[in-house]
Amino acid sequence: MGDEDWEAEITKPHVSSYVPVFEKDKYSSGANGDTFNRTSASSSEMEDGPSRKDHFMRSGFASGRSLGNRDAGQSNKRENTSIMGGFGSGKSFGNRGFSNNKFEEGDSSGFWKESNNDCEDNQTWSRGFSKRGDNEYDQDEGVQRTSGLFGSRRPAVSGAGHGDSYQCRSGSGSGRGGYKGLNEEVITGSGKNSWKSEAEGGESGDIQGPKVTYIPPPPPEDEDSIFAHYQTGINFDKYDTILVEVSGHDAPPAILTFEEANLCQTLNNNIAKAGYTKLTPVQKYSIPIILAGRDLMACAQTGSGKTAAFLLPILAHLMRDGITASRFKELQEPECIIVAPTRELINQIYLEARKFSFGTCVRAVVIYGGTQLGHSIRQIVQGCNVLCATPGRLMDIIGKEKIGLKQVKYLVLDEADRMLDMGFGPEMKKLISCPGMPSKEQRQTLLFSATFPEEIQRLAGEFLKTNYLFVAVGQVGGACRDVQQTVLQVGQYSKREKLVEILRSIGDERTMVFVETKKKADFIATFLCQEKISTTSIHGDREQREREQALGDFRCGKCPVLVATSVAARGLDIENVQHVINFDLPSTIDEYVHRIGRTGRCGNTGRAISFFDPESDNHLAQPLVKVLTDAQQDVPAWLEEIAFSTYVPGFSGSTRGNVFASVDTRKGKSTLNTASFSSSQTPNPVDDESWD
Ligand SMILES: Nc1ncnc2c1ncn2[C@@H]1O[C@H](COP(=O)(O)OP(=O)(O)OP(=O)(O)O)[C@@H](O)[C@H]1O
Repeated sequence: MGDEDWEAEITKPHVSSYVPVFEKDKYSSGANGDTFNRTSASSSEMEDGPSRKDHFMRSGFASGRSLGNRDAGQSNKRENTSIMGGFGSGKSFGNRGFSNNKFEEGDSSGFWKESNNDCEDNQTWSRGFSKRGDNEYDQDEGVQRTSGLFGSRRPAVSGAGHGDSYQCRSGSGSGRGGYKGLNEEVITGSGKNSWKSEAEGGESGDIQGPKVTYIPPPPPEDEDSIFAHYQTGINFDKYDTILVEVSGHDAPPAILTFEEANLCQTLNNNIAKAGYTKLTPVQKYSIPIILAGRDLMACAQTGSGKTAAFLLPILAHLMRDGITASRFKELQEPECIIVAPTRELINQIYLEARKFSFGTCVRAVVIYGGTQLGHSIRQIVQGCNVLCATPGRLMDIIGKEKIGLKQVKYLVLDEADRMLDMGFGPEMKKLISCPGMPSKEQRQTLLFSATFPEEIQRLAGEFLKTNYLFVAVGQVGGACRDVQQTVLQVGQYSKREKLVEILRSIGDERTMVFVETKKKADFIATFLCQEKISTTSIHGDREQREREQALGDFRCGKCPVLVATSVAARGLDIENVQHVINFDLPSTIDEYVHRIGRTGRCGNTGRAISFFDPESDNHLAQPLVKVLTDAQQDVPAWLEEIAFSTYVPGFSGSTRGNVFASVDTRKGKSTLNTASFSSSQTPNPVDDESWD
């Protein structure tokens, strides 16, 4: 098929899209014996010859209708998917095509503008988002997005009038645009409560998608699997030299060992079985603060053990207070709620909670979007002390009155800057004002992230008691120094060639390739499969089952390359990820820091390679130079030049605020120590330089 045909087809309005399934074993990739077949009948389109790429482009990205051989149910599902917010807008695909392995001229308004198209889509769903990559989170949950609550940097865009009426979710009549994420089950509640009906207006007032039936397989129950872990790396001990700053009044002293935390025996046993022998800095400082009942905002580099830093003291308190999860209680009232921005991350946090609470009376439960709501409810009614949830599903469950909030003593926001920004901030505000939710004076609120822009720190005040403590491990918003960062100048037309070159030289080492949009993730994964590089992909337009399968295949090494959007940028802790490649740089520097933090975790080393396209990435030059310099990485001369030429006076390090808030924005420093407890009240420059 010629490109003309492809373009003609894709520009048809309301053409359904098919998201290709990339898993190995499903595509035939030829010589090396890998068999990659597309799902069922469409595989024949894929197999060989020059037409293969065309087929991928045509049926893979454009039209469910061209999937004549697919079974009807699947085809239907895809159509629905696209209607529900998949990427099926013919408009979005206009002018896209390839020739001679390069984006065609038109591609600059295709792939390159793809993010803009996504933003357009996004604007209809999520008012006031300023970041390209935010789509991913936005897509992740079936929550209403609103503008203005935290102040939009961009004018809110009405969904109406875009011509994509099926994408508009402004059904509440309030001028707000809620939406249901892909394949979310639409929840219709009683509408008794004002906060609830507001959400419902957006969610139920419009198009309803197919009912979500996916029930995730239960995680393995055997002890070996529960406590499976990877080894800390050669740089684990170097964590001790990282500067730690604690701000706020009357901070309890840090602890040096797990024993000093005085946790109960079962918890100590579980910590030992998890392979933890030594505390990381964020744990040394956060555990005593949480045990002392203080609110906390903690910022520590990626992969440095923030999850255990909040889980262990919470579990210790729950056990001390004699909590018993009971399946016989009519209404489950969790004592702890943990929220995180993505499904995979919250699932990972749940597995950590399950590990540390193993053999105790505390029961952790996870609920997240893209899975059957009934399944979530069944998990909860069996007893729930620690509820790990994504925001949309949490609000659904609360709206359905399946949990009571009166007993909440701990509220944890992981990736807190993300949870409080314009995407999820409104949901979090709703959460804390839900009927029954104890006020901030009555509960302990804990915020954790590797990045904390100043503006978000200020917003966090609403969630925290005024005397909260702020722990900063190393440079706030800084990159992990165990990641060797390389920035290459690569124009968009050369990126694929460069990617293949790098992946071939890497061999089978586990690599995450980040791209900026869901469509591009599909495209690049497809392209790599064609190049016989075993690849899978994860992004917000894939069904939850596919996302979990992709992650599973990547984790076990079946597919050593995972092409991902920002949905996988934060929190994911996958063993042996040796490389992160930013095929596209993200729009903000904090997103960059999170992405490259998927490697170099827990004292292990890793490598990050970023393609810098001067056509589109110049705004990142300045913050990038700062991140590289702070992490003692080589800064290419050309990048310095671009940074210099695009110099912004009063540069704050981020396209959306000061990522490099070196201190607590309250500026009320009370202690300043290194993790090794130097008693100095001022930073020791030697320590600072030697912490890597
Ligand atoms: N004290 C410890 N000893 C050994 N391993 C640890 C310790 N603390 C955490 N880990 C392990 O380190 C890895 C990274 O931890 P975790 O995922 O909590 O990092 P994080 O700081 O939350 O990272 P991110 O910012 O990317 O979310 C996990 O595999 C965890 O089990």
